Amino acid sequence: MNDMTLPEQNVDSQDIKIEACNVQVHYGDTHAVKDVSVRITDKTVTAFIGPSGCGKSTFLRCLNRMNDTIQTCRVKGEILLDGEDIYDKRVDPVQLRAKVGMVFQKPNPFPKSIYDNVAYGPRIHGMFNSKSELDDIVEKALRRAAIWAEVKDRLAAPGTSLSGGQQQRLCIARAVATEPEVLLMDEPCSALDPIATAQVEELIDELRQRFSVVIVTHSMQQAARVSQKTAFFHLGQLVEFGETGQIFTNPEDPRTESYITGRIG
Ligand SMILES: Nc1ncnc2c1ncn2[C@@H]1O[C@H](COP(=O)(O)OP(=O)(O)OP(=O)(O)O)[C@@H](O)[C@H]1O
Repeated sequence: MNDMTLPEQNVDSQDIKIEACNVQVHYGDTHAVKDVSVRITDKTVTAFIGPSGCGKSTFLRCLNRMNDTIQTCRVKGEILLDGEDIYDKRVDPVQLRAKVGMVFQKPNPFPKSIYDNVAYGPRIHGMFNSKSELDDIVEKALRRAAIWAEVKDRLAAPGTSLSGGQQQRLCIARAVATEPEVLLMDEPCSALDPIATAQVEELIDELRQRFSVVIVTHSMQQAARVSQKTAFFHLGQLVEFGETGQIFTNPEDPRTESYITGRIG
């Protein structure tokens, strides 16, 4: 196992899964995330909302070190997963991303079969001992992503042969196949029609029974429907963070109120 594995007793049962402290992100001279501190709880859907360019996606990508792949990007501050610094030199980003999975805005299945898309992570991480165990993992992930019934008779077909909504659920299956503890979703429904959106939202609600979900969304209706906690970002700052109901009905900061009432953004 990797360095990130912690003994059970170290896990705070008050369920703080991720703790970010004073996170700053720069792309060259652009200061995209300014001193953001937040606690993400386990088995909760947390929505990141805010006007375009306010740093939501950048901050989301810090949570599984996806920004490592952007050359100009510098991340400062501390991000702890179960109390462990994910930016510690000993942490392997590939192992980290198995624990903190990600689903992107545009469905991005690999140019492989439906089966191989889902089997990809378990293969990299050696999560099975036999073909039948791998078959079980693939089936379980596809069931969890609510797409098994639609693909079970065509597992050898290319992932790209599915509809957009199906591809997004396939990508969710791929992300959950490695048994992540946190799932990051960056506008996962923006390329989907209302029916596929409803399916993915239903799925998000089911997924949070098992782990923590963090979703960036431009849709305040979606944030209100799927999340229990909401973080409002503005100009790189985290302006307000709290219970979703409170943020939408009784925000404390005038900037949050302006955004949710449509005056900024
Ligand atoms: N790869 C990059 N290189 C340089 N600057 C970037 C990069 N990605 C984002 N930025 C800049 O960082 C700031 C925050 O962008 P980010 O994409 O995080 O915002 P966002 O709130 O997710 O926006 P949107 O809602 O439009 O997706 C913006 O000023 C953006 O131009």
